[in-house]
Amino acid sequence: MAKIYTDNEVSLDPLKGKRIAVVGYGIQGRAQALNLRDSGLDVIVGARKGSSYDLAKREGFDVFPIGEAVSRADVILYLLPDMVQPEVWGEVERNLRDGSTLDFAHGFTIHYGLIRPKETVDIVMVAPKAPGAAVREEFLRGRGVPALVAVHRDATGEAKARALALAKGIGATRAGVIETTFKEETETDLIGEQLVLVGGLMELITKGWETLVEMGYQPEVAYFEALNEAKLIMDLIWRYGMKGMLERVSVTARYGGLTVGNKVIDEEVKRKMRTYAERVVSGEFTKEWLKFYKEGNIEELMKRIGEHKIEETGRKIREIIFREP
Ligand SMILES: NC(=O)c1ccc[n+]([C@@H]2O[C@H](COP(=O)([O-])OP(=O)(O)OC[C@H]3O[C@@H](n4cnc5c(N)ncnc54)[C@H](O)[C@@H]3O)[C@@H](O)[C@H]2O)c1
Ligand SMILES: CC(C)(O)[C@@H](O)C(=O)O
Ligand SMILES: [Mg+2]
Ligand SMILES: [Mg+2]
Repeated sequence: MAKIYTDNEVSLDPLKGKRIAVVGYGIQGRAQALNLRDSGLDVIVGARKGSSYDLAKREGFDVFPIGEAVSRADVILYLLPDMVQPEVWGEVERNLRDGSTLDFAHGFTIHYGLIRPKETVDIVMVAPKAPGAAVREEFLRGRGVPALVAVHRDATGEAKARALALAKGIGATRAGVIETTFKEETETDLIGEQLVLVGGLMELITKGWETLVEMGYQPEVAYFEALNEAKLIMDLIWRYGMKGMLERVSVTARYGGLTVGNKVIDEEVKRKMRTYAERVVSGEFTKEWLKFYKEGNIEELMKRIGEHKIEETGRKIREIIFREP
């Protein structure tokens, strides 16, 4: 079994007296910066002028242009979008002090060789296995989300201790931290989000909803069934495991689920999963994404799902479910 680091075996000491610059105050940057500061660490933010810069200022950080933040820090969390990291790298590299630690939340740009930091800095990763919102929300509840840590290069002799300390500072050791490699994190993260977390879930729910609506059932009833309750069933799986979930639904649901689910999500689907997973490992997905990033428009792709009827139904229902009391 993998070694899982928990809170009481990891110390924040390797970061004491060090200044941490969080570069990019977005989905991960904001959550990690706030958690690290609440953990008592010295955190500044590097951001370009704009809404993230203003938000970081409003939330009480000293905010600097990216290059200046890097030059003032010992530990740099490089939390710009993966495709933006190579574009801004020149400004970071020019300001990176020897003996500093460069930390990523995903191994993408290092693993695929899109940026190549100089030999005199540590290259580490603390990759939360969660969306940024959960990184912050769980921390505020006194819990954390799991994370993976990895050391790609140890220039200081302290790289792993600093990475683990960062993981503790964001609250991840409260939930468990596993050591990995940049390769394993990058590939599993991309495969997981494509097949299961983002792509798979979205399509499973949407196609289930479409099936019900095409059979003439009310869209709102289909939404409760295929989307809203999916979260509640997932909570049971999350908390109690597959068998524990089965024990908490009716015997009829148990029988139907066990005998029909694997006929729909069958070996053919699994074969396709493997095909797309292999495209990640071979680098083909990354090649396609780099080309699309230059030539395509992600907003256009978002339109297909944004304009889907399930979203129209969902907006009405969410207004009721999430209205302020
Ligand atoms: N989003 C998540 O929940 C999540 C989860 C795990 C890991 N990650 C990883 O975290 C890293 C950051 O991703 P994110 O989703 O938090 O990013 P994001 O899309 O929230 O953007 C981060 C920040 O980058 C800034 N930015 C964008 N383009 C810029 C440019 N050209 N120059 C300067 N600043 C620019 C934005 O203003 C924003 O503040 C990535 O490596 C990603 O894979 C993200
Ligand atoms: C939150 C995810 C999907 O786990 C992350 O990997 C991302 O890329 O945003
Ligand atoms: Mg990802
Ligand atoms: Mg992920």
